[in-house]
Amino acid sequence: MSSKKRRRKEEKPTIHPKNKYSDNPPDFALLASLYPSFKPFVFYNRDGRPRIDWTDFNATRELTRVLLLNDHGLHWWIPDGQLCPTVPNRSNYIHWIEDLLSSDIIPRANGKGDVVRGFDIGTGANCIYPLLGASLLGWNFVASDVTDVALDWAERNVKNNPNISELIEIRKVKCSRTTLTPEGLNNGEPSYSEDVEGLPSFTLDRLSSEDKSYNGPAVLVDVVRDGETFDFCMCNPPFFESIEEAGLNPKTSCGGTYEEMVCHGGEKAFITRIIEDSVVLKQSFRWYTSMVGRKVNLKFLTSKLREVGVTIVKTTEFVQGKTCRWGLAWSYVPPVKKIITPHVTEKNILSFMLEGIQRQFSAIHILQSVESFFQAVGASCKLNATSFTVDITASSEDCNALLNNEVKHRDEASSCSNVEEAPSNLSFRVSVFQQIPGTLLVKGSLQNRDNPLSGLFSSIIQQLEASLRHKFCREKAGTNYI
Ligand SMILES: C[S@@+](CC[C@H](N)C(=O)[O-])C[C@H]1O[C@@H](n2cnc3c(N)ncnc32)[C@H](O)[C@@H]1O
Repeated sequence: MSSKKRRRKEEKPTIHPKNKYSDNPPDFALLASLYPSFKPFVFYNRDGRPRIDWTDFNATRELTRVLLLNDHGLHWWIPDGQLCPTVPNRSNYIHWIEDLLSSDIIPRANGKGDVVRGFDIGTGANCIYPLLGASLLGWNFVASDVTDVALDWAERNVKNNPNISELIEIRKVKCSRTTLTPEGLNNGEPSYSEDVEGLPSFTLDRLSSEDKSYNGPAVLVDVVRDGETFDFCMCNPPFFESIEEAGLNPKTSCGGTYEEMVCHGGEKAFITRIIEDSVVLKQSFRWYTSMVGRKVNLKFLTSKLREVGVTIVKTTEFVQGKTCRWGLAWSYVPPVKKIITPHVTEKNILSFMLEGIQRQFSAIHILQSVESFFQAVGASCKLNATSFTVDITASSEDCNALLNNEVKHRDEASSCSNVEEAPSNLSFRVSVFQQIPGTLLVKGSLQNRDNPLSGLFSSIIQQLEASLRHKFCREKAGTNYI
């Protein structure tokens, strides 16, 4: 395998280790032999591997049904055309929340025994998150939605599983009085109605196409009841701004109606509303979380969170077949530790927080300083100002020079131009993430774990931390490794 290919493979985020399917992806042949209703959807490649047609809604729905039944003991169904969830993907989000709840980032909940209470915003007809959260982890849920079909089928899916039905409450979000139906929006001719049952509504003052803010029904404020508290909320928001945009992926057929997929302003507007509601509800939730479909929105939302003064922001990347999704989490609970733990604690990823960064410095200054730190000993560096990363390749000589504090002269350093070619070189990436104003997370990811120099990685990252802390931070103490 070429080093480029190998690197790409290593950088790929993995399915959550607690996910049932992380080591055992669904076995279509086995499922077909166990469930005759699934058999007609399974066909075999020339190499004998069983497959299904991902563009066939009936096939994906049947797969979800048999996976939920076989692996989770859940009885489940959705009507034609409703959004059909992929069980392994949805499980990743549940396990990420499990990690957040069990981490020491904020104090653990107390006074409520072990009962975890979550709020699923927009549960859909499939009610997938409450079903998985309750069956896998015994969590309680309030699951909200706006459409009659979603509420009706979510209720059915809960009732058909009596062993967990006590754990899940389906809650209807009431639409506002004067409404604009999505059909009206679709053909450009707004149609008005009063108290349209089951349809998300759009208030009239938000109709301007310039205004991309959310104009639909309540999300958390006015849905959460007085005095209610939750450990977390979660949301797979309507991602798209228009139905045309929602229909862009012809490679899969997961269904999805207008109401499920689209809202004015798309996910950016919807999640912004969750953030605004969180400002009102503050510590009624220990963690607020949402799925994000576009990286550019993740950046916008993260800076929005900094503006509103949350105490912590966490992000993660979910593997969703060939596409990427991100998880965004925030809290108003004061953190106990300054350590952020990724879901996979591996020696090839080391991070530290830089706090108390002086005002005049931003992430780009830190990034440039990372580059010059390694260039000074002759290592090869590639700075990417878009992804906020520096890719470093260092020879054993460079590593030793770094650990012995030896700085090479400029021309000596630049003479190491073919350093990337040698397989024994240590390759790693340093990424810089803005957390809250004055605080950055610096992450080092080792690219070639099996390299004999990898034992030096932790000392190298420690040296880097000491150097950056000395240069940029007001408080010089405290090492926060993960
Ligand atoms: C993308 S679907 C997600 C469904 C399901 N949670 C899943 O992951 O497959 C978004 C859902 O949010 C619902 N929704 C839209 N606006 C809402 C609101 N203000 N409150 C609650 N649910 C809402 C839609 O009806 C739809 O069922």
